[in-house]
Amino acid sequence: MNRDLRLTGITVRFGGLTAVDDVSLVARAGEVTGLIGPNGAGKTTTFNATTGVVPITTGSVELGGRRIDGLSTAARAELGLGRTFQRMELFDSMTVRENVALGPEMRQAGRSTWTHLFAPAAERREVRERTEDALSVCGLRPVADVRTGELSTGQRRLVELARALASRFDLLLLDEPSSGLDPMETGRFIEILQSMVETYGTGLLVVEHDIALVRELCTSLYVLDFGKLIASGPAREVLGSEIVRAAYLGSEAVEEAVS
Ligand SMILES: Nc1ncnc2c1ncn2[C@@H]1O[C@H](COP(=O)(O)OP(=O)(O)OP(=O)(O)O)[C@@H](O)[C@H]1O
Repeated sequence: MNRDLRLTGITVRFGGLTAVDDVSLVARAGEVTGLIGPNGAGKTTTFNATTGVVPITTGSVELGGRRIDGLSTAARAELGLGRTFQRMELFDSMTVRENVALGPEMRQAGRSTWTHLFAPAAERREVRERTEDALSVCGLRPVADVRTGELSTGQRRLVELARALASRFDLLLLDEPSSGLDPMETGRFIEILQSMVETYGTGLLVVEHDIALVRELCTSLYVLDFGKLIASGPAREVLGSEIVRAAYLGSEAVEEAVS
């Protein structure tokens, strides 16, 4: 079954500024795809356009072969498109378990209100099971009953990831997932992301500045600069390409990552 995300020729304008300019990309289920580029290149706007937070001027967004660019953000989530944020969207006064459970609950809320209000016991049980499973996979059981506001940045990132994991999205957009993590936490993060892909066949589209992480995780890579795609292809090839070295990354960071 096709569960890929496909953007075709999408353009996003803010007044006179073209933030995303005729961008096409495919993020395949069961693979990690990277989206990189300098500050202001249009990465977050591409995510916003994909999830329906900002409208596209031209182009199309498809998930599993179905056109979704006319749908609300909630409807896209219900169809299996998830997202995490550069600035985490967690509720500090809620416990870790409650924050994680919100993921599958919100996916159900994307259905009609009636369906959600009268969710059968089996669905509620499924939320509980997925929540406990995600807490275990992310090593959060010991802090499951702690208020999320009391956690470190690294732990909070794990809570956000656990929430996404519990939601069982087909395709998950991750906006700078390693930001604020130390090297050990980053290692653990990579393992969890890889197990999401391997165990559940989730497709990941990742915006990330940490090139070593991009190299380790991503199968294919797209590079944006001033809203336009300047390179795409297998991650190693793209990271080694002259256009990427010259236009964006600076040879040192890339050489270290690809060597
Ligand atoms: N809501 C908005 N209204 C007007 N301009 C915007 C809006 N959102 C983004 N922009 C502009 O669009 C361009 C692309 O921004 P975007 O945040 O998508 O880049 P980015 O690649 O995600 O950058 P960063 O790596 O810094 O997060 C920038 O020039 C930005 O100022």
